[in-house]
Amino acid sequence: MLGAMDTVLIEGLQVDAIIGVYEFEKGYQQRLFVDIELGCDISGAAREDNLDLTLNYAAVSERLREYAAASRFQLIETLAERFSELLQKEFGAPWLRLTIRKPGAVAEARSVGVRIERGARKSD
Ligand SMILES: Nc1nc2c(c(=O)[nH]1)N=C([C@H](O)[C@@H](O)CO)CN2
Repeated sequence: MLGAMDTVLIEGLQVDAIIGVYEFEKGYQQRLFVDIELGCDISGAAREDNLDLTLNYAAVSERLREYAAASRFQLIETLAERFSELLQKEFGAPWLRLTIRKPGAVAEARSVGVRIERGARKSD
């Protein structure tokens, strides 16, 4: 099969960041949960059984946690967009869907968040 678009997944990744609109949110880190789907043709990696030929979800997770820990934004929209740019530039993801949840932000909701989709999913 040529140009398949498979998905590498990360679900419920915990990242800590200073994030929020209100003054009281600017003095401490809050925990966010991130789900990511990364478009990737995994067939070469599977054929060769070689991690270098796919997206390394451990490396992606570590990089996003590191980026979030050093960040300081008001909106989770901004963090989502920055994550997306990082994933495209540093990991070459041609397509991604990313969800950030901020549990506890609305007491009456289990969690609130944003979801973005960027890039193009190749059709085979
Ligand atoms: N769409 C958004 N709405 C809100 C955000 C946000 O980042 N995106 N942030 C806040 C506050 O920081 C809130 O989380 C504090 O409880 C409110 N609405």
